[in-house]
Amino acid sequence: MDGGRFAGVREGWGFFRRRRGVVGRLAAWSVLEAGQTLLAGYAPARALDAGFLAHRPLTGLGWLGVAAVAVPAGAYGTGRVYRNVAALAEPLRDALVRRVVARGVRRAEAAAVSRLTHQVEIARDTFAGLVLLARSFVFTAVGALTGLLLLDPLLLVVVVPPLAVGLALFAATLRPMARRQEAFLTADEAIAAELALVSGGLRDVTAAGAEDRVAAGAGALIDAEYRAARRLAWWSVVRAAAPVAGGRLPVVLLLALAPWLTGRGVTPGALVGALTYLTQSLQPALQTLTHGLGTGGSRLTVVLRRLLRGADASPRPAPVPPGGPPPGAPAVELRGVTFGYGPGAEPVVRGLDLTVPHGGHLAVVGPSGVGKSTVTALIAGVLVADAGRIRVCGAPPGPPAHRVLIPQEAYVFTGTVRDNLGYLREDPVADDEARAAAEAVGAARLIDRLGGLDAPLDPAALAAGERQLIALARAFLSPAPVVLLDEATCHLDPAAEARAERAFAARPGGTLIVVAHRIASARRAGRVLVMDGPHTDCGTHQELLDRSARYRDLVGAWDGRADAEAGAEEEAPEAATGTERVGRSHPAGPL
Ligand SMILES: Nc1ncnc2c1ncn2[C@@H]1O[C@H](COP(=O)(O)OP(=O)(O)OP(=O)(O)O)[C@@H](O)[C@H]1O
Repeated sequence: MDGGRFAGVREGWGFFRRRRGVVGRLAAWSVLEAGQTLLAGYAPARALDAGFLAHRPLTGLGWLGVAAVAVPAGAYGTGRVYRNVAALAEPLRDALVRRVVARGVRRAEAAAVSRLTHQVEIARDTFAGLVLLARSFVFTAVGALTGLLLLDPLLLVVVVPPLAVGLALFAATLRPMARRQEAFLTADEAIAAELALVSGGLRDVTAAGAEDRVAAGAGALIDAEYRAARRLAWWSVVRAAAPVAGGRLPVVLLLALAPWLTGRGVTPGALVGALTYLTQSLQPALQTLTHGLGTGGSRLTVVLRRLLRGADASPRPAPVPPGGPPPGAPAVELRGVTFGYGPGAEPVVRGLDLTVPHGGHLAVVGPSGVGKSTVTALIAGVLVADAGRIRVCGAPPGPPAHRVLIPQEAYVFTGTVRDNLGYLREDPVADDEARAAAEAVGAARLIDRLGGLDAPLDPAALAAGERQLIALARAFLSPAPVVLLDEATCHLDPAAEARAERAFAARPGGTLIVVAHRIASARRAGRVLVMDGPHTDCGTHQELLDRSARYRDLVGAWDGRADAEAGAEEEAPEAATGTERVGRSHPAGPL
């Protein structure tokens, strides 16, 4: 069993543990059903032995009446059971929706969200069905076995061994069948994807004379699905043996061993009662369990694995080579990029060329509204360029594995501090890693004050600067090599901002692009991109001071503020966890 599966089992166990109350109520109402099952065999047995065979018909009728009264009582219990199943299934759906929507939003894929939320509905319905089935089997079995025990313990000796064999057989098929089912679905999806591709390009296939090659490719996929279907069918046969062994074999044994049983004091009524338990309760319950839990269990396993591990049909982001972009490819590259907010609108970015090397640190500066955020959104793949070419880590922008964009208004959600920090990670964040990241960006003291990594985090109770610190620590922990800070430190004081920016600049294999709103921020960067309407210039701080009038203007406007702030940067290494800066970052100057 791999770590992921362990985590899944732990998570599933935790889900039920946190809802002990609902599970307890579910069990309590199920007891009514179990009582009905118990009486379904016990009452006819007593009616026969103590009533009709003993020439006491009224007693016999009385016992049958008891069995009849148990039916509405059991039905009432079943009704209450449904309510409690809903109380289990709905939170599961909510939890799954939160995860898949977050991932879809992270990938900026509306289609993925819609597809995943549909899968969540399937998971919720299947889960509710499985809870009902499994619970019904357990309580029916408990009722029937208790009844057999009360009638005569010898009956258990005949019934229990084949029943146990049937259940063991069923349990043994669960995991292999889930795997085969997933393999079959994957093969089926591969054929669907191939056919969609081929049917859209039939004309090209014919024009290029590639019919044989395309047919061979599709044929290989069909063969793969055929093989997957055969393996699945083989396991279905093994599974079909489970209800035969567990449900039908005990009936045969009971009939065959009837003389032996009656010779040891088992009454005719007890035999009839035992047969009733087997044919009316255990056999149908086992049949439903193997069929329902088999099919539903495999489906739920497959859907959950896809939902929780992100293996949905949408294309996975290209993996990022550890340590950043492939050798030779810059971290970020823009060639002739033009973008406007609408077909008739004046472009905000026009013919922009920009190269940020692996490990580089770039500050983007310019007057308010000139297009700084637009450039970061284009690099992040949140906006799509009208013309030109953008590459992040050598690939088209978009995959969150390549970049993380932190905007001015930091997004923090209700959950634990750890949930918030690990939000951009597929794998769990270790304590020391989280602490190191928090320490690096200056969020450690805040996290201590909140009560540590597992403390609950209430977004409304945090100041804007505190939310930014959490978002910064989260970005620091993300595996993305390119970090885009779009005024992501604007609510921090200069010292806290400097600390965070230095931490990102020093992040191993990391590339940093900062929309700067302070002179110090631009000075810290190796290179500065000055945006001035359609004109841009890129160089070092000193080069731009020498050749860019716009940059000199900006620096002039910043200078007064910078002088006042410079002292603070030296004095307060982690000063500003709660500091609020007012509104947009550059209210007075041209920035
Ligand atoms: N969603 C949008 N739809 C239409 N126009 C937009 C949109 N977002 C931004 N703009 C416009 O595009 C221009 C560039 O905006 P952008 O936010 O990129 O500038 P900025 O340099 O980051 O500004 P600031 O420093 O104030 O954040 C502005 O004129 C802005 O009004």
